[in-house]
Amino acid sequence: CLEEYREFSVAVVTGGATGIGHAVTQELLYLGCNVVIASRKEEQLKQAVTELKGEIEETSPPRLMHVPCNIRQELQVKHLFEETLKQYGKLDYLVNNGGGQFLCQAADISKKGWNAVIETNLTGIFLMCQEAHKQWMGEHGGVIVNMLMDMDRGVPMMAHSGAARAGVENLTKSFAVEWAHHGIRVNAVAPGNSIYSETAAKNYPIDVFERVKPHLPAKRLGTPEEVSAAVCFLLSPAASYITGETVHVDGGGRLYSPLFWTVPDHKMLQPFHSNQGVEEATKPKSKL
Ligand SMILES: CCCCCCCCCCC/C=C/C(=O)SCCNC(=O)CCNC(=O)[C@H](O)C(C)(C)COP(=O)(O)OP(=O)(O)OC[C@H]1O[C@@H](n2cnc3c(N)ncnc32)[C@H](O)[C@@H]1OP(=O)(O)O
Ligand SMILES: NC(=O)C1=CN([C@@H]2O[C@H](COP(=O)(O)OP(=O)(O)OC[C@H]3O[C@@H](n4cnc5c(N)ncnc54)[C@H](OP(=O)(O)O)[C@@H]3O)[C@@H](O)[C@H]2O)C=CC1
Repeated sequence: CLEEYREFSVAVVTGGATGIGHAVTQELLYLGCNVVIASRKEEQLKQAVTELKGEIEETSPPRLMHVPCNIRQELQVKHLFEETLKQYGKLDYLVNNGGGQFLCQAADISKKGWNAVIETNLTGIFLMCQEAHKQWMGEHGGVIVNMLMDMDRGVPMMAHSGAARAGVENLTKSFAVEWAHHGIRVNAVAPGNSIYSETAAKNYPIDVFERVKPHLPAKRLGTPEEVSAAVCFLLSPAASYITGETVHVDGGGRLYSPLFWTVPDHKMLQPFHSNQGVEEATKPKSKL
């Protein structure tokens, strides 16, 4: 059954030029799929296409193409799927990998910054899934994988992104149920905060990956290829009975690593005492 997966399938991978997305693109090409990579920086996309084309046979149409697309922009998302269908006439797989955030304490996140992260990591994924459904998968089926993060305990210093990814995890479940009868499976992959690539690292003013490393059960960082393996498994017919699920690729980090936030010593969360509680509770606190 893997033949059907390998030959002539068509995948759209956002953020497919760098880091995890690059590894997914490379693996899908190796498996025989046609791949469309999409993100904002066209030069970066072109460079990845040139590099990856060197690893595959020349065909017409070429098995790898790029479409510049900011997933926050509805019209660009629409254009991405139109171009994919014009070139290949079908769409089997969608990997919503493009995204990111900046380090900032929650109290200091500006509304503009909040909106930028939510639009990228939640609304963008929603628009991508909805348009894939509308233009192709609603009628023909398909498989979607959404990229999350390690967010189950909250994400201090990245609260905006944690909120967005938790939203995507829930969307993943809703789509999995609503679209099952269209033959669509929808799953998610949650990488630990530990998947090293040069492009991921350069987004941060400090060496976040060096800070994370000693606290991982694996005692090493993860590779983009290790995340890609989970994505490609979920896309494949080997995962035909898996939908609405999240696969964690974190070397056990979510079970063991501390949150990278130190709570200062304080006495601000006082215990409840019953005497004090009764008196306090009966005192009028407000006129409302
Ligand atoms: C000390 C604690 C140690 C903690 C260790 C924690 C461990 C963390 C491990 C990390 C794991 C890795 C996770 C990854 O996800 S790696 C992938 C990273 N890749 C990216 O993040 C790339 C994509 N990111 C972005 O494009 C941007 O971050 C953004 C999502 C915000 C979108 O940017 P866009 O270009 O569209 O928007 P702007 O640049 O115009 O910004 C809009 C407003 O957002 C605010 N902003 C943006 N950057 C920052 C910043 N660095 N600090 C504070 N605020 C920021 C700001 O309000 C912008 O508006 P203005 O420019 O007008 O001010
Ligand atoms: N590395 C890690 O440890 C972890 C990564 N993740 C997530 O995995 C995904 C891949 O990250 P990774 O490969 O590590 O890092 P990278 O920074 O290499 O990849 C992020 C990719 O997303 C693209 N992107 C960002 N914003 C948009 C947008 N608005 N529209 C389209 N594409 C966009 C970027 O391209 P461009 O700038 O050209 O648009 C880039 O190719 C991200 O969602 C990331 O947050 C989650 C947890 C941990």
